[in-house]
Amino acid sequence: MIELRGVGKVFGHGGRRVTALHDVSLHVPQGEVFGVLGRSGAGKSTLLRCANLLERPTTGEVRMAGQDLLSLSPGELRQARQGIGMIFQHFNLFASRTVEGNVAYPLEVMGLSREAIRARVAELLSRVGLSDKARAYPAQLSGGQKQRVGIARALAPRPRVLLSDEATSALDPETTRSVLALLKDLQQQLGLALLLITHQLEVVKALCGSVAVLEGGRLVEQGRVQELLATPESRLRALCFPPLSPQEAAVGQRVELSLTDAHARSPLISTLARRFDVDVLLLEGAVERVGGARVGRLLVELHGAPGAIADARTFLRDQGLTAGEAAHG
Ligand SMILES: Nc1ncnc2c1ncn2[C@@H]1O[C@H](COP(=O)(O)OP(=O)(O)OP(=O)(O)O)[C@@H](O)[C@H]1O
Repeated sequence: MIELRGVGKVFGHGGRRVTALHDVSLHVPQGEVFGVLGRSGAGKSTLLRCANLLERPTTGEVRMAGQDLLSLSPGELRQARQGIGMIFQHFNLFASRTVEGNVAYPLEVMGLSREAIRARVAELLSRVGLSDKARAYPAQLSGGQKQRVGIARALAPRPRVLLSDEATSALDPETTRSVLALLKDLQQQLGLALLLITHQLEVVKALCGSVAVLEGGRLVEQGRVQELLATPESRLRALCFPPLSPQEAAVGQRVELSLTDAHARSPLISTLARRFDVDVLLLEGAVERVGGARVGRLLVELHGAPGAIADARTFLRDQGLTAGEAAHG
């Protein structure tokens, strides 16, 4: 479990102060993947560095398993840090060490026996699918393979919490998908609390149960991914389905539909056609599957008698489908 309570971070002195984080609070229970989504400069790296105390927050508390990390002595903090694994965007591998040497490193620091290290490294490389690369050096690996080594190394000390700093930002889309699938499997098998920061919406959709949106150092929205995507006015939904182009609307005919899973499961178009005697033209939009549920945004045009169109629009509004209607009315 990792918890941030009212964390703030100010860099610099006097007139050259930058407030990178304002009053950030979040909670990641064991077994949960929590994403922090933000643009460049939003404060993501600072947040992650504050979470493992590479950077000391100016205000607030950082708790792991109920323990306030800021109150620990340097020795106690070193001990506590063994419970926190880190995965980096640029992998941060030792170029002069082999794959197995990289994964072994944190175990050597912990003072484990050679035998114990050998067994643990072999187990980890098998978990991440790199047993055949044990003797290779990082320069001989692809980006995806390097990140798998990074993940194996982060897991070596059996952490309860994993922090991921843009783990897939340097990878191509297909490799990103395979690394995300690996992270998801490992997180589920090991029951880790995973806090990841990313600017990639894809990562949130593929992996996260909960998400917070970071803007200008503040968490401006947070909640369950499914619930936020089902909320028409949420920021996450707006990021996922950017507003559709209004085009030259025939007045009153064009309607933007915000679909939740329940809507996507109902025979919406045929219901409109049968019940209201209108034809429905699909103009633009998308329906996506996120964590087993469907969500979407569609721009449609209704054709038929004015009264029928009005009735169909009332029906759509009553079903909670037309949050974006005003923009195209
Ligand atoms: N050591 C520092 N000293 C002064 N200002 C800093 C320091 N580190 C970060 N900042 C400032 O804090 C703000 C947030 O930076 P941060 O690196 O956390 O953002 P980010 O969301 O991770 O961005 P990116 O995705 O581009 O890495 C920025 O305005 C940055 O200039």
